[in-house]
Amino acid sequence: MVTTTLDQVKTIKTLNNIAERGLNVFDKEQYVVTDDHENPDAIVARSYSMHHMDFPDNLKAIARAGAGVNNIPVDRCTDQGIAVFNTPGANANAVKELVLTSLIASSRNLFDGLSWVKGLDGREESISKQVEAGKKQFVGKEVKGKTLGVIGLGAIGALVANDALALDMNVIGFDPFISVNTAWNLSRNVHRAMTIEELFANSDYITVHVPLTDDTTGMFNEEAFAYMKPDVHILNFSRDGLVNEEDMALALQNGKVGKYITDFPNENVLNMENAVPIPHLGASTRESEENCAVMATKQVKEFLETGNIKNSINFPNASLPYTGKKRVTAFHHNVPNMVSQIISILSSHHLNIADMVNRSRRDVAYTMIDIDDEVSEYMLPELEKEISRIEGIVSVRLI
Ligand SMILES: NC(=O)c1ccc[n+]([C@@H]2O[C@H](COP(=O)([O-])OP(=O)(O)OC[C@H]3O[C@@H](n4cnc5c(N)ncnc54)[C@H](O)[C@@H]3O)[C@@H](O)[C@H]2O)c1
Ligand SMILES: O=C(O)CC[C@@H](O)C(=O)O
Repeated sequence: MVTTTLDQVKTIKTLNNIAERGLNVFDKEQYVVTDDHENPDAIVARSYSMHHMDFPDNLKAIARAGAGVNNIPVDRCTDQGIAVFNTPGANANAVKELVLTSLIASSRNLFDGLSWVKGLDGREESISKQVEAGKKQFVGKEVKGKTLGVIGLGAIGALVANDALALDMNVIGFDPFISVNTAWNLSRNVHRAMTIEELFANSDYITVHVPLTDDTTGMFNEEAFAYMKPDVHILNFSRDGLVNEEDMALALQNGKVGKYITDFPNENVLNMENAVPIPHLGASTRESEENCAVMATKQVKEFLETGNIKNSINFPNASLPYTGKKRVTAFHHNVPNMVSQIISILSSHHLNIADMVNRSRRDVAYTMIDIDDEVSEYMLPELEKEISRIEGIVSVRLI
């Protein structure tokens, strides 16, 4: 159980290369930022897999500078009272640009053409002669007038769908869980598929932008390919686990799938004919790396210093203006009487309440209570101890 009181120097552990502008959010007087610490207050990471890691009791937050959180054992974090954050939309433009680039480039056989031309030898016949004779093998297809199916209309999918319209493509989207915000931003010229099969059956190109979950794992499989048009191009900038790679290899062999463009190369993919492997470059732009890092570190700093929560994927969002007086933050099970039990402990110490917020999210809840009185340093550990003893409390901080 995490219980802390002191305004001590806090430690941030990085698990990947995090853009400097993001790390600069942590001022040097109050934070130590290092990739080598056993007992950090928070972790900031990108794709590093944390499933094998044990988390120390002192750990309060993990921020994923990016969208996908399948590298984090989120349920275990929730059980330990560790808030997990991501940075929704911060890298969406970078991914969109690479999706549209790859859509056109692979449709024009650009990647194959590039590697062929690099292998030419001009000693016997001029390069230009070989180019003119050989280029017929790379004749491609224009995307104009063709149909793009977009699965998942979140931050990335919605941008891709809207901009594909500007390439004169017909666009069909499928997202049964679309958020109201995204729906507002989506062009009304994006046709809504009522089922994923409708999208499969009508698309010349399919791009997928959903998280990897138990429900989406292997969604591109033999059964799905059976609905698709022959020679469909599939773009996967989401996660490799969405594709059953054995079925994909067969579909590429028999021409059902014409090209498989993926940002997640592995041994299987490298052995697939007509796969276009990209070295996970979707979010690799200076702008996107900085956006993600700044958003992630600001969220962690805010949480450590004030308890306010924005863009957590396991804690409810909650915010109270921070006045600098003592604040109790408690992460607990979403059961009756939690707030009243905390308040009764504060009352028993004659502490008056200035403000409070309580938010829940499925089975868990988060309470912040601002105390209107001075709380002496010696009373803080006692208060924490008493609150943390309430059944259902997972973690408590006094900040
Ligand atoms: N290649 C990269 O570098 C890179 C960068 C960013 C994100 N990603 C991946 O892309 C994914 C999407 O990113 P985002 O920022 O658009 O996320 P997002 O949360 O904004 O959007 C995801 C969308 O998928 C929808 N969805 C969920 N399950 C679905 C299903 N079964 N069928 C259809 N729609 C479904 C959701 O309703 C949501 O609208 C991330 O989870 C991550 O795995 C990869
Ligand atoms: O950090 C990266 O480069 C990739 C991030 C990407 O996979 C994401 O899910 O946001």
